[in-house]
Amino acid sequence: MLLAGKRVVITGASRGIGRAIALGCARHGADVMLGHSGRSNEDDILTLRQQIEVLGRKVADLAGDIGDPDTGAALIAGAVEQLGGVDVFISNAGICPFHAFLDMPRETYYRTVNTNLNGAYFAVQAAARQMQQQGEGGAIIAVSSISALVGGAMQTHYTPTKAGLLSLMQSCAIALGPLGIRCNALLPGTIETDINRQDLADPHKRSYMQNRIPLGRLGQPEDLVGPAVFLASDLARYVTGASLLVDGGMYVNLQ
Ligand SMILES: NC(=O)C1=CN([C@@H]2O[C@H](COP(=O)(O)OP(=O)(O)OC[C@H]3O[C@@H](n4cnc5c(N)ncnc54)[C@H](O)[C@@H]3O)[C@@H](O)[C@H]2O)C=CC1
Ligand SMILES: C[C@H](O)[C@@H]1OC(=O)[C@H](O)[C@@H]1O
Repeated sequence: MLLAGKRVVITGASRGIGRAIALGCARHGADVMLGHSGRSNEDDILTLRQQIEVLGRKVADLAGDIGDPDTGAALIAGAVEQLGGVDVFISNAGICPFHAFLDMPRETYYRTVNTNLNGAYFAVQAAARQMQQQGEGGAIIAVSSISALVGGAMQTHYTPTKAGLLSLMQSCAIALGPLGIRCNALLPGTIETDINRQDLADPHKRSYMQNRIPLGRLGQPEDLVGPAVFLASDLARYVTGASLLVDGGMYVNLQ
């Protein structure tokens, strides 16, 4: 039980990586506030709530578009009201609508940046303000990506947001270190979720991605649980400004 007594707030908790991490945190003893888009995911959230309640943990949820700069503050306020405070904030919500560069619609570009980076910025700020008020430090984790370090022809709008999140955690580590608030980035590789279901449905793309991974398989959302729980826990008490690749070795596989 690495997170006993901790109150965790996570965005994008309805499915994929966020859902796995939320459940993993609860299994490690945390109470959890689930942020979600509210867009027809009520059943997913209800099931997740039940899975967490069965573990004997407190759980709450709040719907809201993370691209709205007030959503993060609302989530944090909800956690204070229903869980009694915030010890860990995990910025996970994100989108990656694959599209070529030369004809990138402005709407797609702005929506991606707004969801992945701007929303995360204000949510991290709201979490940090609450942690400052509590006066006991805390842990903030941004789900960035291997794409913070490398490019993608169909991800020119997306990769800058992931590099931005990595940079945000580095700067926040400096800004918030004196308050005992640790800030770290998780960099998943290719994890099978809804975000890339269509992309990986192409058998050539799928086997290309798979063949790049030394550990020999695509990632699963559960592969992120250990790294997230570690960074959230006191085991990582001297870890801040760090980034942790969780990619089966894909990044270092040049030849
Ligand atoms: N699946 C992958 O290969 C990788 C994913 N990531 C990142 O992991 C994070 C989670 O993605 P996945 O679980 O893979 O995808 P997913 O599509 O399964 O989950 C995304 C989550 O974000 C939520 N979300 C999306 N837009 C939102 C909005 N405007 N407001 C509130 N919530 C919103 C969705 O409702 C969902 O819960 C994302 O930030 C993604 O960029 C990073 C590297 C690799
Ligand atoms: C959505 C992509 O498949 C996924 O997201 C990332 O951040 C990585 O670049 C993966 O390719």
